[in-house]
Amino acid sequence: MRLPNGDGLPVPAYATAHAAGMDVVSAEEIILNPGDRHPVATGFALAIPEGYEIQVRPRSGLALKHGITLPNAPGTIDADYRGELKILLINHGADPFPIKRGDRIAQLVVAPVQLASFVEVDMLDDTARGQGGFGSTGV
Ligand SMILES: O=c1ccn([C@H]2C[C@H](O)[C@@H](COP(=O)(O)OP(=O)(O)OP(=O)(O)O)O2)c(=O)[nH]1
Ligand SMILES: [Mg+2]
Repeated sequence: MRLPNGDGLPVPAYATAHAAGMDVVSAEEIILNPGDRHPVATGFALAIPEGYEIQVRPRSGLALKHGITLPNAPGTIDADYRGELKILLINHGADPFPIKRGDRIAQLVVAPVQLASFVEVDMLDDTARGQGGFGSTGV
């Protein structure tokens, strides 16, 4: 659903035929100073079908050239969220980064969600890995 601040903005869309992510644009004009975080408005709210989520991912060009990324990457958009889609950006670069209304700031990947529930038990089965982790198999 287009919100009043989304007037005139493009609906998120794939840039190429087999792109995984739909580019989403900013609905606001801001300058993100080095180290700053900001939930950037997109001007859209959505209802994702049950059984799916949207992952918000950084654009690699912005990350490489300007250090602009998402502190919560990948952001999680729940199927039952009805508020405005916001893109949480952070500037890890050395320079202030101006964002204009309509600039592509992130990409949205729709993904299936497998719901599960935990069952409490007293013992776990043995595996070759056991409790090894965090580099236990070597570098
Ligand atoms: O990058 C993001 C991340 C989240 N959201 C919205 C949609 C999502 O469904 C909701 C909650 O996100 P999340 O579960 O990541 O945040 P939380 O800190 O756990 O908040 P809550 O207690 O509301 O779930 O906020 C966004 O618009 N953009
Ligand atoms: Mg949550």
